Amino acid sequence: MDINTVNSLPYEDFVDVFGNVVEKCPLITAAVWSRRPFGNLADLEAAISEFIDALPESGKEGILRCHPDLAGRDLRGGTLTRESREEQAGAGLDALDAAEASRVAQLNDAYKRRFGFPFVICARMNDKGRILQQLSQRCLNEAAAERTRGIEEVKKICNLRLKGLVRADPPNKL
Ligand SMILES: NC(=O)N[C@H]1NC(=O)NC1=O
Repeated sequence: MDINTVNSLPYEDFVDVFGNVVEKCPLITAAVWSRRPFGNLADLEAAISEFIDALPESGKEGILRCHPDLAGRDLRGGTLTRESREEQAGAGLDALDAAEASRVAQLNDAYKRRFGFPFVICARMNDKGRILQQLSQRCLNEAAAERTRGIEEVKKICNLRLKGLVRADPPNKL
């Protein structure tokens, strides 16, 4: 889909197509529809980013809480969104051995107990070894730093999901 097509979408279709670029947060997509027309993909991404940045800290934590655990209950139960399932599988999180699975579960729980929101990382930019290492390291951070870091990761996930949906360059019609 090119940016002209994106700009021509009624809001129902826009939310259908882009509703999960921020995991389980179609409200963000529905809100930025009002910012059309977008000059390019970066404009659409910037509108999403600005919306997120304008939220109070509780809203940012809410976005993080919409994310499923990595290698967690939803992955085991087959209830992940398509995007999340593909991202987690790409990082090898659907094929952990028993020791890795129990380590991730233990660290995910410790992280959530400490911060009140889940550990979020862009799985497509990391492999399972790096994810495990980041999970144990980031458990030690302060809450404000982790909120900021988690939102940065949400934006990386969003960037890659958007790139999968919108052609970056205008189509060459000649
Ligand atoms: N918890 C968490 O990071 N989940 C997300 N990360 C990612 O790349 N896709 C997700 O669903």
